[in-house]
Amino acid sequence: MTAQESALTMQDVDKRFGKKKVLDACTFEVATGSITALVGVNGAGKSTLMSLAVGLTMPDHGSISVLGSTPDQDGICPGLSYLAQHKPLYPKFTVAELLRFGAYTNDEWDAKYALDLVGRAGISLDAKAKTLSPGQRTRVALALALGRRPQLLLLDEPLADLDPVARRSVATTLLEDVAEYGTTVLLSSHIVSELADVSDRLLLLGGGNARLSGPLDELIAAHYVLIGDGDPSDVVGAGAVIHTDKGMRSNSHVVEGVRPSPRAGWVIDDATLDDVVLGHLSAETMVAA
Ligand SMILES: Nc1ncnc2c1ncn2[C@@H]1O[C@H](COP(=O)(O)OP(=O)(O)OP(=O)(O)O)[C@@H](O)[C@H]1O
Repeated sequence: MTAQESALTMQDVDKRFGKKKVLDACTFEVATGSITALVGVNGAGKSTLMSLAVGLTMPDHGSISVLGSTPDQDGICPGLSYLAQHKPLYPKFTVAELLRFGAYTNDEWDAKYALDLVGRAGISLDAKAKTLSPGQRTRVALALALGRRPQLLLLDEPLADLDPVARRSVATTLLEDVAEYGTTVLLSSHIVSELADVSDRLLLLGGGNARLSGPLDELIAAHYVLIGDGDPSDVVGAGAVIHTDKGMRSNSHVVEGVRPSPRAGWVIDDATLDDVVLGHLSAETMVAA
């Protein structure tokens, strides 16, 4: 990808906290105009990766480019919005005051859009931040993040506190924003079943690096499911068994590789996004255990 094609690039990034190496020569690109889902097991380094992109923490080694600039600790890069996992909001401010604060502190601010996003969530402008439910906090924080009209939006677990209807509504907002303004979105999530509704690309972190990165359809097509009770290595050829679910009569293997021709005693099925993500995450958990 060229610099224009990638809104966020990390190259050989190492990040260590004490003895723990969280990112290890981590290299990936986030395609401009994409909604990229960032997934990984607990502690994989998703929040760390976002903190590095924002400049809240510095890499030990390697390079990071955000919208063509290198993040530093002098303030958030212009064009970037970041919604942290705990959705910080001044507790004593009303929603109206938070929106005014957004207008006051940002050179670029779309007041009508931010107000509309809060209205769509059915949240009163008079409500104090401390009285909002976690889901409502997310909706207000998202309105503040999008009101900046960012080119790149980093969302750390935006779906976690939302009910299914609110999740759908947030997904629609993000899709509309990307379609209308070309915003690039990187969002971390543990809600694997809904990733396909929200995103078009996947970045799966494992072992401190990008284990999988690319368009969802290409990643799914690069995997298949093999069901049978024999030894899968007889069938997979150069492919790799990522994960095996043991059943009573047969085992189900998620395989990364070229789908083989039909074999007696085996069922060969298309993989789903759930198979791919859960297969890789399960493999990761087993390595960590
Ligand atoms: N400031 C810090 N000081 C020490 N260790 C840290 C710090 N920030 C993160 N870590 C450690 O780095 C590892 C990765 O943490 P991080 O929060 O990035 O993971 P995550 O993938 O976002 O996890 P989760 O899905 O649970 O939110 C964890 O082991 C965490 O304890």
